[in-house]
Amino acid sequence: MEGISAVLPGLAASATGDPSDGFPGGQFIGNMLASVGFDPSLLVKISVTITIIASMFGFLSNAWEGITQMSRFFSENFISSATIRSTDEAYVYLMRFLYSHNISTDSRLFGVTCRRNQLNPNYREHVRWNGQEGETDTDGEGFSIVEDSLGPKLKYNAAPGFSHFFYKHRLFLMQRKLKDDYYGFEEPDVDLTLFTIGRSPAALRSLLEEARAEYLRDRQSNTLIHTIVASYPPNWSVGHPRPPRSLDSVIIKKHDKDRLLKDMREYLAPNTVNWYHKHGLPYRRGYLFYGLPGAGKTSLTMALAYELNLPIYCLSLASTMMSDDNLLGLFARLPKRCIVLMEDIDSAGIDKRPGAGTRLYTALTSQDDEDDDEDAEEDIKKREERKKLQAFKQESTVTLSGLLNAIDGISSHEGRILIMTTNYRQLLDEALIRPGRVDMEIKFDFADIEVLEGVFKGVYADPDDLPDFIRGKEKMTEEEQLKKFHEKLDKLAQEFASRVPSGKFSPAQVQGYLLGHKSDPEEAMDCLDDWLKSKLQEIDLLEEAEKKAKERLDRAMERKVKELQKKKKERLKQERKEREEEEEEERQKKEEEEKEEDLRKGLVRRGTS
Ligand SMILES: Nc1ncnc2c1ncn2[C@@H]1O[C@H](COP(=O)(O)OP(=O)(O)OP(=O)(O)O)[C@@H](O)[C@H]1O
Repeated sequence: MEGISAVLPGLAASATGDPSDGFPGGQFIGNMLASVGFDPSLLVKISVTITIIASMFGFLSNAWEGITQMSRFFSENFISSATIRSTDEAYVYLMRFLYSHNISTDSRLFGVTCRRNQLNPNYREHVRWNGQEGETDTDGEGFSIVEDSLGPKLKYNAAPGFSHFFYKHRLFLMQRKLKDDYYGFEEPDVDLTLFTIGRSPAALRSLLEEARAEYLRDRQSNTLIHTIVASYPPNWSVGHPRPPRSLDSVIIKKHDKDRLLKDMREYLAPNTVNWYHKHGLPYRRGYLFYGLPGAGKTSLTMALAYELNLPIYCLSLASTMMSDDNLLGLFARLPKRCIVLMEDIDSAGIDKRPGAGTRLYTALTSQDDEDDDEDAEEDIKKREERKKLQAFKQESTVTLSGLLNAIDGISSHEGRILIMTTNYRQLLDEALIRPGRVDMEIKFDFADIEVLEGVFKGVYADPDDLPDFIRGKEKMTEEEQLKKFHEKLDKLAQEFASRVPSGKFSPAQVQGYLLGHKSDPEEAMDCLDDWLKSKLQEIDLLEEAEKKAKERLDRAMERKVKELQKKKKERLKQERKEREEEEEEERQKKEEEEKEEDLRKGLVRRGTS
């Protein structure tokens, strides 16, 4: 009780029943607590415990503070670190490097997914790096196929948190932190920090430099394709490597290929930029590839990119992500030397009215019906063709002025090569393809004899694919075998080109047929007549249907033209009538004025006489 008195005299006195001791009211409170069966001494024990815990906490927090300060001192003086954001290309350098050097992590924190993320090369690098051992098959892009016979495989990637690895006998720690905005987008947006022991950042730098050099060297043997990432605002992805396509494998007229390549080489030559600037010209070059679908427009772009060692930046104006501002931003973020590929440029159906936004084709199909009677025929034709296409198009909000501004406005990017492709050149606005915006046009057409021969040779170019193509080769040297192979292939190719009618098939159609017999060119020749027969029948039917459709269109056009001409006639008649009425009114008015004048003069004369 002594202890209690010392701590809480009022309560203690109350508890002992001595009213002279304690604080006023203490006895009352003591009685109250006693009446509910609560031992007041318990309060004292609780107070003592709290005091002890508080002092321990104070001690620990001081100790923690000390540890934090020590660790800060340690990390500031003995640890170097580098931070990379996953949207940066340097992140891919590093991931690729770790993967290709089999630098493994024993991280027990990992994320799992069975989704194949096409959009996301960074993520894919993680999957590769984090040990999908045994996946020797590739998907044509050099990356492992993510499916087996059961379905999509599980993929393990480094989860946010710490992991470690050794490189050149040195310990590196890697921390990955998810950014807050990750969940909104496709990309796993993380901050990656690499740590290593040592005051000097040299070890980190050398690791990153090595990773960069290796990546860029590697890249030269591939073509990098950048697409648009669904972020806000849209940005370029870090680039998907695609296997190279050689220029020889794209068969177009030799003359076209030569002049195109010459023009591009000249443009990219080191001194050309100075020449442009000296002449006050913006350093830009644009090309239009137009014509038949499946005739090699995309393939040629890929081959040129590989030949000239340039990355490709693909833009689709039909994307719903696209607006004038976004387009401008994307152009501004292009690297110095690259190819910008705008495929199917006609699909943008650009609205010419400034500020209208693009309601694809709707504006073009509905507007100005009556005013354009000067070029009525031309306009109707265009409108009808657009209407036919309308069903297949999406909406974008790019306007023509926005597009022109991005391509060659004041603030527009310099140094790029712009390649626009379209299957419908006739639908493009003249402003878009005027010289200066499009400096060279290449037409892609049905396969002629040169293309047919080239496509045939292209499909069967590799002797290793055709071990039984030449007979009796055992007795020949390797050189002789190769010579014989090419002689036989050339002969077959010529025969093939002479049997397939020129100007009837697209190169893609021909290639499609040959791929059905890819391991036996002779079989392809044997089956050729049957294929031609069925295809030519199809073509005849199609041509017949097209002819009918064209006749219908012509008739509709004729009707429309007549209607417009009738309207114009009526309008002219109306105008003439109005003019005549006005003239009549004018004449009457003048007559009345003259009469009045005569009358006035008569009165004046009479007055004076
Ligand atoms: N001229 C050609 N030379 C070699 N291969 C060709 C040629 N044209 C088409 N091909 C083959 O046909 C396929 C389709 O070609 P590609 O995508 O380049 O055509 P495209 O003109 O871009 O078609 P689209 O206008 O429909 O986009 C590819 O596999 C390509 O290899």
